[in-house]
Amino acid sequence: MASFLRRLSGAIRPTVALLRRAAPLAVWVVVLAQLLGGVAVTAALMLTPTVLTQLFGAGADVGRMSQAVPAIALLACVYLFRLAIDAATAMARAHMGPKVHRQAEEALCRAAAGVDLASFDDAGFYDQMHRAKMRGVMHLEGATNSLVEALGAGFAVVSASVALCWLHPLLLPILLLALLPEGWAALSGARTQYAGMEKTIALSRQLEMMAELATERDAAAEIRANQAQPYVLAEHSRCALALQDHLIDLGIREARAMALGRTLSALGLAATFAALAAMLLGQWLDLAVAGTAVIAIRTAGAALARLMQVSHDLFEKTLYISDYCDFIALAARRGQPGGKLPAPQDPQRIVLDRVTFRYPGSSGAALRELSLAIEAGQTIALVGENGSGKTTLAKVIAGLLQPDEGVVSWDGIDIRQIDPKSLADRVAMVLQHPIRWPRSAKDNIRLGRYDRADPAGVALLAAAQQSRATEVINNLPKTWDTLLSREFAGGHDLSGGQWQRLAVARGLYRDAPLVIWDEPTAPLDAKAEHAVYESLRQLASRRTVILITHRLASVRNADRIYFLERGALVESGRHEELVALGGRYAELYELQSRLNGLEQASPQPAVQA
Ligand SMILES: Nc1ncnc2c1ncn2[C@@H]1O[C@H](COP(=O)(O)OP(=O)(O)OP(=O)(O)O)[C@@H](O)[C@H]1O
Repeated sequence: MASFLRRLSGAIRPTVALLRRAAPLAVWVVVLAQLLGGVAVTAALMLTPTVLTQLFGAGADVGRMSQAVPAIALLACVYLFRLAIDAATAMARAHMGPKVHRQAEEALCRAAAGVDLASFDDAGFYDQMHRAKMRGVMHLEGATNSLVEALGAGFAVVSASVALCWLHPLLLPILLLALLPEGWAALSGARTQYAGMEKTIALSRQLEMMAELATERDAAAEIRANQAQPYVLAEHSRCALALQDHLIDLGIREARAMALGRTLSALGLAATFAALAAMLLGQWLDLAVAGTAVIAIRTAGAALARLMQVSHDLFEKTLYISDYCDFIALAARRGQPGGKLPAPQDPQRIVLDRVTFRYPGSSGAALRELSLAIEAGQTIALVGENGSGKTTLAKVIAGLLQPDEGVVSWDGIDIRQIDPKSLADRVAMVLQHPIRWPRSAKDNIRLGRYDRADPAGVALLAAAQQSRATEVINNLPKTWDTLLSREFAGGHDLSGGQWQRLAVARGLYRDAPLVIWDEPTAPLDAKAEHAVYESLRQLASRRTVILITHRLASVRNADRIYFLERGALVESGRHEELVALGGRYAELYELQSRLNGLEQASPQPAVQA
């Protein structure tokens, strides 16, 4: 019971805090309205014996009945007042849900946007964020409705109790006799749900994952190509059956508790009526008061049942709400680390000194004791086999990931002392799997630096031309304004290579002193690849460029090539030096040359130093 109440208050407190922030006026209106509604219930019950006595006192008498008119009119006013209060509550409630939803979602997005990149590689963190997003927000909104209901029901119970006390003090224990079994039954039902909740959530999540696979666009092609539909359907059905059986079991146990509670409640009610009859016979009560007491007991009983029902609903939401709150607190602790110093405007020298990095939860290091120096204006190439650490290294250089050991410094300043926002401002990254923004083609490029002043769109056009994205855009139904998402009406999708051209244009539009290109041309055709390297060549004359690629022919002119193996730097130098060294780079270059016939055929465009 204590843990039930603790959990309940754990859900109520954050919901109330959010409500007060999101819709303070509506909260006051609801509280006041429910309070006045309670007063109206008490007043109506207090007036009832007078009305009953005057109407049915001792046979029908027109004169005495007309005496009852003022009391009846007053009673009617109380009911009208109650109607007005209900209308005010409904209007205030109409504000609460959507406002709470918006605030909760905004807080979640703000929290997620503020956490460091490494947290997204932490499965536990990611999972928690997903739960908070999928269910926390929805249940917070639902909890506001439950709270309003609970408040109204609570006031109704108290009002009926006050009226009963006023009618006769002995009626209050009689009321308890009628209500306690019903309350016990509802609590025991909630406890049953609580006991099974962890399992319900685990099974629901598995089921959701399978349902997503079956219905999401991203997975649709591969599932069909691999003829994996029977597997997906069988897994979905397995999860659904397990959840169904579990819910049936819970429902049956809850129904048993409810049946017992209802039986006890009926016995309580019988005892109540017996007690009332005894009081009547003993002339402790007159008939009108006894009749009113029956109405009050039924009113309180119905309100208590409602209170128990909404407490039960609230309780079901507690796990999700505490998940949400835990995530917001965790995200606040995982803010992007960094100091307050501004990053150098145009960094002249970036140095890594014995840097080691491990992904959260990974036993092995992705980068091991790695040291290198990059001078302004240089073009650096990071090469190596899959998983050797190239992307990780680029992210560490850019300050997106913080090393576990060693130091990364920009112009002699440890980047841990630099404001992360200012650091990010100096970097443009075109990643292997760029975001496919479900926005217009124009926004897809402008999002490289959305606050860049470019009113006439000159820089926008230049970036699109350099990356040959204009060829893609000009063929779209609404050119620059075409919505690039098939998931919305009127939207249009692009091929992988076309998306990549937009990503390259986005990187060019960002126009930062340090440019990181992570396999920017992998899905591009030869012409587009040539265009990208052309623009890279132009950029390289004014920028520091870090290029990650598997096509060694593209890096022959780089100022320095770093060859990575299992997170360690094994070779470095210019292309000719590495070929002469006859090591891992030379071996890979030789292999690629033979495969592609590079030495004989016309050479691929290469980045100029
Ligand atoms: N998010 C992650 N969580 C845990 N380990 C990761 C994560 N990302 C990468 N790794 C691991 O870190 C190592 C380096 O990965 P990284 O992506 O830096 O390699 P890469 O050289 O860029 O590979 P590729 O050429 O395939 O793009 C790999 O062993 C990889 O499995």
